[in-house]
Amino acid sequence: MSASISLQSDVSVGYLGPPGTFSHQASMKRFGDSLAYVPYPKIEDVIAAAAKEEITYGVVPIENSTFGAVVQTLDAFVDQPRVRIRAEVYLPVTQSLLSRYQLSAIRKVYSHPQAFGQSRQWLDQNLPNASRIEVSSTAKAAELAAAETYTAAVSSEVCAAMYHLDVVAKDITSAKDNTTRFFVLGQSSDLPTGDDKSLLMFTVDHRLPGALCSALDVFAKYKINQTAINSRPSRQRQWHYMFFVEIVGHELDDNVARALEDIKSYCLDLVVLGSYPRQSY
Ligand SMILES: O=C(O)C(=O)C[C@]1(C(=O)O)C=C[C@@H](O)C=C1
Repeated sequence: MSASISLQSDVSVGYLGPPGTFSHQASMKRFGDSLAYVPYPKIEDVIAAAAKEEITYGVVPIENSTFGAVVQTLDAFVDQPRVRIRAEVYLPVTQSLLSRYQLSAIRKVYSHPQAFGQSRQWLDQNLPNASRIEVSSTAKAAELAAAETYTAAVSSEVCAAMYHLDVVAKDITSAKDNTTRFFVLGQSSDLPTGDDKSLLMFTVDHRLPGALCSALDVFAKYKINQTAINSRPSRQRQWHYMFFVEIVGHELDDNVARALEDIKSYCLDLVVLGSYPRQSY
C-alpha cells in the first residue's frame, strides 16, 4: 500500500473489537497511532464496512500458523465479493491466561476459537476441568473475565493491562513462533510492485471430472506459484465449494492476466479479491 494513502488525516481503520484484540494490534503495527480506529463486533462487520466504504481500511485475520484459516473471514468474502485486499501484515501472537484469580480457583475460561486452538495443549494440562466458552475476540474475553468471579481469558498481555487483569500464565501457546497473518482491505488494490501476491475466489462445476485440477493446471502452464489453497461450503448449493487460491503475482502482471483469462473456462464466478505486496514474516 502506498505510504501517501496511509498518511492522510481523515483515514479510518476498522477492526474486530473491542480495543486490544490482535486485529487492533495488527492495525496499529501497520498504521501507527495517529488514525481514527473503529471497533466492530464481528469480522463480517469489518469486511462489510470496508466494502461499503464506511471506513477507509479494514483489518481482518486470514490465517494462523498453528491453527490454520480464519473461516469467518473466508465466508465473509463470499458475501462481499467487491471488497479488495490492499496489503498483508504478519503479527507474532502470544496467548496468555489472564484472570483476577489464581490458577486453582479458575472454573471458566473465555476466548476466541482461534486462541483456544492455539493454546489447547496448555489448557488440557493445566485447566482440564474449567469450561471453555467461545466469544467473538480475545479482548471481549478479557472484558468478560474482568467482570466475573473465578473466570479467566486466553488473551494477550496488552489486554491484561487494558482490562486490569493479572497474567496468571505467560505464553501458553503451543507453537513458540505462533503468527497470524492479517489482510488490510479497501475498495481497490495498488499497482504492481514486482513482488506481489493475489487471492482468487471461485467455484468449479463439480459434475466435470477433474475441474479443480484443470483450473489449477493453468497456473503451472504460466509458471505461477500457488502459496495457499482453502475451500469453504459455497452456501448456495449443497456439497458445492468455494475455493480460495493465493498465487504469486499481480493481476495486472502479463502471465497472471493471461492465466486469469484461461482459467475462466474451468471456473464459475471467478473473483480476484485483490493483489498486494508480498511481506516477509
Ligand atoms: O480475538 C482477537 O484478538 C482477534 O483479533 C481474532 C484472532 C483470529 O480470529 O485469528 C486474531 C488473531 C489470533 O490468531 C486470535 C484471534
